[in-house]
Amino acid sequence: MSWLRRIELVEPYYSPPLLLRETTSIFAPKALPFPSFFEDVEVDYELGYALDLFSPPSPIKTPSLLSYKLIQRVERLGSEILLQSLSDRVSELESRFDRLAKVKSGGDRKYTWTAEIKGPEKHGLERKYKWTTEIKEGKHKKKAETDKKYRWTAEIEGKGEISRKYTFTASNGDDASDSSETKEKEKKKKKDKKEKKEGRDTRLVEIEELVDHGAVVLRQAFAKRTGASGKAKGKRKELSPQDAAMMIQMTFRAYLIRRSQALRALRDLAVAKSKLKEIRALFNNFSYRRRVAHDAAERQGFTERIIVLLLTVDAIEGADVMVRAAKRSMVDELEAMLDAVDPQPAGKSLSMRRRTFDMPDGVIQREIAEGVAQVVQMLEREENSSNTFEACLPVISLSAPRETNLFWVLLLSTRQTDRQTHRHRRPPTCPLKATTRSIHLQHLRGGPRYTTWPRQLRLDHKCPHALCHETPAVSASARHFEDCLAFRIEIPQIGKLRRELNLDPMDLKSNHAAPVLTDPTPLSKSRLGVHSSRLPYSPPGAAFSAGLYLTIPRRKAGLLDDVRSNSWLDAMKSSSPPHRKITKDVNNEPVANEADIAYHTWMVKYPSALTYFEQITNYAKGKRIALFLDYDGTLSPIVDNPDCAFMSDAMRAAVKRVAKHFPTAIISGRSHDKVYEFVGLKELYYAGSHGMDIMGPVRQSTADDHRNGFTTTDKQGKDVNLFQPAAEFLPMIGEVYESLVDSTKDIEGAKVENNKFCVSVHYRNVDEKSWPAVAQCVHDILKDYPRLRLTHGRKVLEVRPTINWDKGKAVTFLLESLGLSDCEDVLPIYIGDDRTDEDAFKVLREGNRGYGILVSAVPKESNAFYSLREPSEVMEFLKSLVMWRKSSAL
Ligand SMILES: O=P(O)(O)OC[C@H]1O[C@H](O[C@H]2O[C@H](CO)[C@@H](O)[C@H](O)[C@H]2O)[C@H](O)[C@@H](O)[C@@H]1O
Repeated sequence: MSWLRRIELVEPYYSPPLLLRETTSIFAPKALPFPSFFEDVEVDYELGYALDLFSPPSPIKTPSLLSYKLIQRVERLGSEILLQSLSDRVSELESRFDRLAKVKSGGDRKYTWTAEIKGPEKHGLERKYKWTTEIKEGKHKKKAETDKKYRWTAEIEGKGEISRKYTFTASNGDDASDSSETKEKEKKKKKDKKEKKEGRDTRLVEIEELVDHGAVVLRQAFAKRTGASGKAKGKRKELSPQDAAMMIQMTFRAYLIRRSQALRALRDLAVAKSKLKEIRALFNNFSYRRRVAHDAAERQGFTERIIVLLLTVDAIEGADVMVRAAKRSMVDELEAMLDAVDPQPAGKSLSMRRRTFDMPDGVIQREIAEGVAQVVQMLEREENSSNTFEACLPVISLSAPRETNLFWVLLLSTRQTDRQTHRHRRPPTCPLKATTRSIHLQHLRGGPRYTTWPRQLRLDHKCPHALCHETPAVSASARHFEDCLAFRIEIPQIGKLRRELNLDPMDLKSNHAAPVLTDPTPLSKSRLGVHSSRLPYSPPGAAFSAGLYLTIPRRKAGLLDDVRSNSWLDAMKSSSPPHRKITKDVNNEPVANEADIAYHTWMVKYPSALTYFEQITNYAKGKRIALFLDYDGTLSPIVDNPDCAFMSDAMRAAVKRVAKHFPTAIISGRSHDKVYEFVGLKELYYAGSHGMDIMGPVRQSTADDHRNGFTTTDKQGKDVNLFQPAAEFLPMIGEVYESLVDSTKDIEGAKVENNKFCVSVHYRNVDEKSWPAVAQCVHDILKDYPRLRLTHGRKVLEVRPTINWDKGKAVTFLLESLGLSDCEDVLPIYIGDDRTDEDAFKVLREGNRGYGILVSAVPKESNAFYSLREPSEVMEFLKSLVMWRKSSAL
């Protein structure tokens, strides 16, 4: 129940003075559906007139509503007012009747309001309004005695002249009118049907309330609120104690389940975390990383451990934010580790979907064994034959790496000859197309990627595009990378085979050995009349661009066969990648893509130091970085004229900045003075002549330890420690330089450079036909100087003393001089592009000390850990180091 104050402003139609009538009544709150009635039913004067009939007697003379223009201002919904008014009046009638009939009020009440409006107007006006109240007193009393029914009706109809009929009946119990009413209803239904057929439109509005009005209103209000908004505002529906208990139990159980799921996930995460910790410890252990890099089985095992943990973490279920965050961070870390241990081709994002797993070992082993048998057979046959030969290798497509340090044959290249030879031999069912490139494409297009292919592919010694590197092992296998198929052929370590294959790369039979594979140069066995001393060379611009061919070298008498020059000349040819871009191969087919694939494949082993910068700096955290830089090809691009190998200002600035943060030294094959002239930065330490001319910081112990070290003053008047371990060779080197200048003076393009403790003989600008002549000159002079030896650089032959000193030793020396040797917290990084830099890479790798970064745009075997493509990337790397240092200092 609520109080409603209603104010009606009544303006008499015929008499202007305004009357204000105010009534206050107590009544049940309105049911919310009531207002909707007025949306459908026109509130017209007829209804107003009808209501007026039952207006309560008023002390003030109330004019008929017909005569008034009614303006209502109420505090509640305006459209409710009429119904409320009606309700008031009917209630009053009821009570008057009750008083007359002496009936007690109370019991269940049913209110029905019906408005029946027939249209359209042209058929005449026909409206019926009916209000019924039924009161039931309950079962325990006699129905007839207690039940009451009040009915008020208003019928308005007519065309032109309007007739109105109003009735009010009040009855007790089983009113006979009920049955007549039912009959009337049926009659009316029939009539309505008929009228509908005739096209007359009848609107019937019926509102019914069954029980206690207030309770109903409240219930409906709640139902409406919860249903409409779902925001669960307002009071909840009251539950019985049993229901409430049930609900509490259910909610608690759901909570327990949720909590146990989260707990389980957290427990699983904790287990996974402890495993991750173990893996992380191994991963961060430098010696273990080295072991992993060298030991295929170890790497395989480690990779599998990471993958298993990745899968385990991935399988942990839990919608909890904390669980999800922990999972994500673990997966990220594991994927980063996996990528470092088993890098995928560049440009591909890491994802578990790309990672696949080995086939059962038995299958692989069998195929490998067959492959090996075939290779061995092939090689034996070849031994007795002077012709070309073909051999078969089963192609095994492995998805996961099974690397051993064996040599690789990469299936990348397409050559006319391949097509011809493959065409008639290809088994009809072979999924491989005519070219090796097709194989690659087939894989790319989602061919049978992870299945064994017992297909036969020929090895043809005529093809010069295979690349091999010596390895001691006994099987053959293949590796399937994401976008290329690489064959690794493992040849038994049978001396004869190895000799025949001449698998020792870079074997110049001299006392130096930087284990760098030759730079790519097209192989032509006969071109120089000497046998290829290593296998194989790659075509220009595509070092690993190879068909599935092993080149079987054959010894042939050559121009320089009596001397060591055979290998020299091969090395000469392969010593430097061309610096122009090769875009077409012999068949006018673009090969850049192949070269790219080859490069990316190679980068699996030597990942980009830029891509892996974070990994490098992660390892460098808490350590002092010492930086060693080669000059030519690292800080300056390779150019034809060695005197014009200037470094850019941007590079100079980058080196200067990096030297502010890290001790930095340049170690070059050039003379100390020359390299200083090029670089011109006082902040650095310089080592010329491949480390045989070092000007470093003064450190008493270092100078004392080394016989050839002494303290002097540099050009800026600064005290420096000068270390020249080949000082005694100075006169000899001078002599040799003079002789070489003289002997090569007639070879066009040849240039001899005096690098103080070594001599460089450049043949970059010499016609290839004259390369043997260059080699011969050097060879002839070296004959007379047994204390000198020959090394190879990029299109340069270098004569140097046979002392046990190289760039690697120079790094060690400088670290000592800088007080950075034997320090656990020092991370030396060496960046270089040439074979002579391999000595430094090796020192860092073997001493488990730091990282070598090879600068190369073509694949090369190296002791470096990482790679950078060209000097511009070196600059990026240096800048990144500075940024990292600055940000980590914050
Ligand atoms: O140790 P480095 O600093 O890399 O020096 C090695 C040799 O570099 C120079 O030669 C090389 O660069 C020249 C200029 O780009 C290029 O013309 C030549 O073909 C490359 O071999 C330098 O001239 C040599 O003396 C160094 O031994």
